[in-house]
This record gives sequence, C-alpha cells and structure tokens, in this order.
Amino acid sequence: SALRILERAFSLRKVHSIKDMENTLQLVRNIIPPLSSTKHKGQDGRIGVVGGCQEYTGAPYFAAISALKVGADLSHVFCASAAAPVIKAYSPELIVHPVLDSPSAVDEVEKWLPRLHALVVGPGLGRDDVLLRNVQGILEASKARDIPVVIDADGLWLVAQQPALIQGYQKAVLTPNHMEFSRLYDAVLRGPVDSDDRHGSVLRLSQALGNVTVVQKGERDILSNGQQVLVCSQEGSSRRCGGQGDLLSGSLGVLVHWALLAGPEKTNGSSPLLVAAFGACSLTRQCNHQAFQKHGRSTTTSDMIAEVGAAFRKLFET
Ligand SMILES: NC(=O)C1=CN([C@@H]2O[C@H](COP(=O)(O)OP(=O)(O)OC[C@H]3O[C@@H](n4cnc5c(N)ncnc54)[C@H](OP(=O)(O)O)[C@@H]3O)[C@@H](O)[C@H]2O)[C@@H](O)CC1
Ligand SMILES: Nc1ncnc2c1ncn2[C@@H]1O[C@H](COP(=O)(O)OP(=O)(O)OP(=O)(O)O)[C@@H](O)[C@H]1O
Ligand SMILES: [Mg+2]
Repeated sequence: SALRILERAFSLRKVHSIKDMENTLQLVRNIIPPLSSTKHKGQDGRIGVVGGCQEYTGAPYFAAISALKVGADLSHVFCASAAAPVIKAYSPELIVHPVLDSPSAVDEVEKWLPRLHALVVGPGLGRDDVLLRNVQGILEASKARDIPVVIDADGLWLVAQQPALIQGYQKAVLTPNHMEFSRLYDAVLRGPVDSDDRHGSVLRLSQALGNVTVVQKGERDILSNGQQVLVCSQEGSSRRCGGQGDLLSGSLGVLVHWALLAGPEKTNGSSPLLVAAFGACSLTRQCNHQAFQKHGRSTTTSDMIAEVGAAFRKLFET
C-alpha cells in the first residue's frame, strides 16, 4: 500500500542519515589535534569571546568555559566593564577584559587579535548601540587579519542590521536559533522563511551571504556553506534551558580553529568549517542527552558543561 511505501522510504532515509552522521563524525575525529607532550600552552587554541554586558553575564561565561572544556588552552572574554567582575568571579580560568564599552574598545581588542585563533561574537552582548558599534569595529579588524569568527546571539542582531559586515567572509560561521534565523533571512532575502523547506532556506541564506557557513539550531540542526547541506540529529533531550546555544558557539570557536589547521585533506574535501560546526552541534546535543539522564527536568547548562569531557570522549575518541 501507499502507506507501506512511505514507511519504507522514511526508514531508508533514516538509515541513510545515520550513516551520513557517522561519516561526518569521522571527519570531526580527523581534525582533533593529538595531545602531545611537546606542545606548548596556547597551541591547541587561544579563543576570544566578545560579549557580556550589564544584563547578561552567564552567556559569555558559558561560551568561554566551553571552549576550555573542549580543549582550548586559553579563553578570553571581552565584555562591558559592568560584566567583568561578575564573570571573573564565576571562574578563575577565564581571562576577562572590561573593554567593550570603552571609547578605545576596538584598539584594546585589536592588541590581542594577533594572539587569538578564533573569536566568538555575541553571547550576552545585548543590543546597546555603543557596544554594537564597537563590535562592528572588532569584526572589521578580525576580517582584516583573517581571524575566524563564530557569530551568535546579539552578534546576529548586528549582522541582520548590516549583512555587509560578514558578506562573503569565508571564515565566518553563523549559529542562529529559530528567531535569529527568521530575522536574518528576512533581512538578507527580503521575504519570510518557507517553514516547509528548512534545508532550502539555510542553503539560500548561506548563498545570499556569499557562502558564509550557517547553522540553524532546532529539533534537528541544519548546516550549510551554500554548497553542501548537513543535518545533525544527534539525540539530545526535550529540556530547553537557556545557555545551550552558548555552549555550542564556544565549542565551535575551538573546533573552527582545529578544522582550519587540519585543512581540507583531513575533512575529505568537505568544508572544514562545516565539519567543525557539525562537531559542535553533535557535542552540545550529546551533553544535553547525558545531563538529562542524570538530572531530568532540573537540567541546566552548567550540568551540560560538566558533561563536555565524557560527551567528547564518547563521540570523538571512540
Ligand atoms: N544566562 C544568560 O546570561 C543567557 C543569556 N542569553 C543571551 O540573551 C540575549 C538574547 O538572546 P535570546 O536567545 O533570548 O534572543 P531573542 O532574539 O531575544 O529571542 C528570544 C525570544 O525568541 C522567541 N523564540 C525563541 N525560540 C523560539 C522558537 N523556537 N520558536 C518561536 N519563538 C522562539 C521567544 O519569544 P516568546 O516565546 O517570548 O514570544 C524568546 O523569548 C543574548 O545576548 C543571549 O546570548 C542566552 O544566551 C541565554 C542564557
Ligand atoms: N527541539 C530541540 N530538540 C533537540 N535539541 C534542540 C532543540 N532545539 C534546540 N536544540 C539544541 O539545543 C542547542 C541550542 O539551540 P537553541 O535553539 O536552544 O539555541 P539558543 O536559543 O541560541 O540558546 P541560548 O539559550 O544559549 O541562547 C543546539 O545544540 C540545538 O541542537
Ligand atoms: Mg542564543
């Protein structure tokens, strides 16, 4: 019957996608640098998070600590002055610069850029005009130095106002949630998203931005660089506490650096940034799954961060 055929087609697609997922996970494993006694501090990643303001201090903390837990050696936060003491007090592991609301913010961050491998721009940034203008300058300076940038949260708000800021920049990855994707899509393609065609929508947005890598987070994550489309449906949970996106963008900062270092030979011709993004999505969802098994409805993002080590081992060190 027609129903049978449909069922069969669906299960075949499912089998296929599990195989695809496994193949892509293997590419992620290929880009992970081996731990070695001959490396010096900093070699496995110096990451900067640009975000954190009066209202939001958790988001930049989650992103920056996740980068460390995934394997970066040093994690910096460039935030507004009011957020700095708070973020420092959360963690002695982070290097916190209270510069984002200073008139010399761009210069202050630019001093550090030669020593950073990737920037994560937006977690907890807020939408204050002064901060956004400074972040615009930081993005321009990062592009001029060819530094990879992951743009999330309010960084995406800025990009929706000024898509030209990242248009065509091959080292940018955008990580919009549902709302952020609609806003970006509307700003760039001047029309509403076709909710029946998520693949096509992500593909078109990436193409319209000049092949910038786009990760649309959701029940399944859809990733595209304007050429290829990947789907990540790693099992997570139904718990949707705030901050999971910050864990994803912070992890992605490190993975992007590792992927670009490894280069396309290690990713079998696939885009390194797409492979990195797939790794960060899988890892975040696996952390969510493991934390939910222990904590159920009381799961919070801190519980997920406590799972990064075990989740990483399970997915990538098998
Ligand atoms: N601990 C911290 O410091 C944290 C701080 N964070 C920081 O907060 C800042 C703002 O970020 P954001 O994500 O809240 O963005 P924003 O555009 O205001 O959208 C929010 C609204 O969108 C909607 N909505 C969402 N999903 C939807 C869906 N699937 N389908 C439909 N609607 C959906 C929903 O609207 P509602 O249901 O209320 O109508 C929701 O209220 C940013 O800096 C970020 O980093 C966070 O990282 C968390 C941890
Ligand atoms: N319905 C869902 N089922 C399973 N996983 C989901 C679902 N929605 C989102 N996720 C996962 O949660 C993570 C964060 O996505 P989400 O859409 O919550 O980001 P966000 O809104 O930016 O989060 P944040 O609160 O940090 O700002 C991603 O890894 C995504 O895969
Ligand atoms: Mg977010």
